[in-house]
Amino acid sequence: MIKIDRVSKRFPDGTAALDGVLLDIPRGSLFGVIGRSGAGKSTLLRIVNGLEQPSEGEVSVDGVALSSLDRAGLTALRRRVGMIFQSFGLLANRTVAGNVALPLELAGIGRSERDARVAELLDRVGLSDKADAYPARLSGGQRQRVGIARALATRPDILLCDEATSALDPETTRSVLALLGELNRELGLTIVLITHEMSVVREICDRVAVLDRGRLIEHGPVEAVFGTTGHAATLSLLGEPA
Ligand SMILES: Nc1ncnc2c1ncn2[C@@H]1O[C@H](COP(=O)(O)OP(=O)(O)OP(=O)(O)O)[C@@H](O)[C@H]1O
Repeated sequence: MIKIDRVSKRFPDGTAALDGVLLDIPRGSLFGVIGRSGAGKSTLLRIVNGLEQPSEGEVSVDGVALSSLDRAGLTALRRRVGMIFQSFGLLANRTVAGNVALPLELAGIGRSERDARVAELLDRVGLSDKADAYPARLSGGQRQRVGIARALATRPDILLCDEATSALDPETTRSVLALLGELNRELGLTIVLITHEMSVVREICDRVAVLDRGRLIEHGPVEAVFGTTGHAATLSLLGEPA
């Protein structure tokens, strides 16, 4: 579904963030990308949603190369690719419902359809009773649920998660991951999750790619990459016992 074809990225200051990354992310997968800080994970996600262009190589979604898209094509792509962040990115002056409604307003959806969709999304993430609350009054886990509801507003089929649970305690992390797993199974959402935490990948991902200094070290089913037969290089890279 998402094909990352020999993608390299060099920034104008000379930093080589990605080097020849070749990866296929199948439809319906819950795909982890793991690596140390600075490995190139965020850069890879930004290239997948068209926020950043590769210096070399190409990303395509369902066979359509992102470089071939015009402005309208990129806007359409961003509607089918939702994104959530470590810092949640909620607007403090909007209620929970107002935050979730924002992408629908930008897409020109009328009031009654918007209200119905927001109610459905808040129900989906278990926050119906917080519709009128402001983000400052929510816990971290609740804020991330709002972020997820907002990301799903335009009915994307891909969800990109940038360290989505890194700011949360272990129990809240588990409940947010459980919600992502549910969305993957029930909506067939393809999820790409970047993290520096092996435990997050073990908990929900079916496949994983390991990045180190911009290079893809290995990828495959989680049990093969992390399992008892897993590669010592990955385990030592991530500093965790086998
Ligand atoms: N706009 C930029 N200009 C120059 N260098 C950049 C830019 N964005 C990222 N980099 C560099 O590219 C490399 C990869 O960064 P990236 O943020 O993709 O890594 P990461 O694996 O997501 O790290 P982290 O887990 O710390 O977010 C780093 O060396 C970073 O300093």
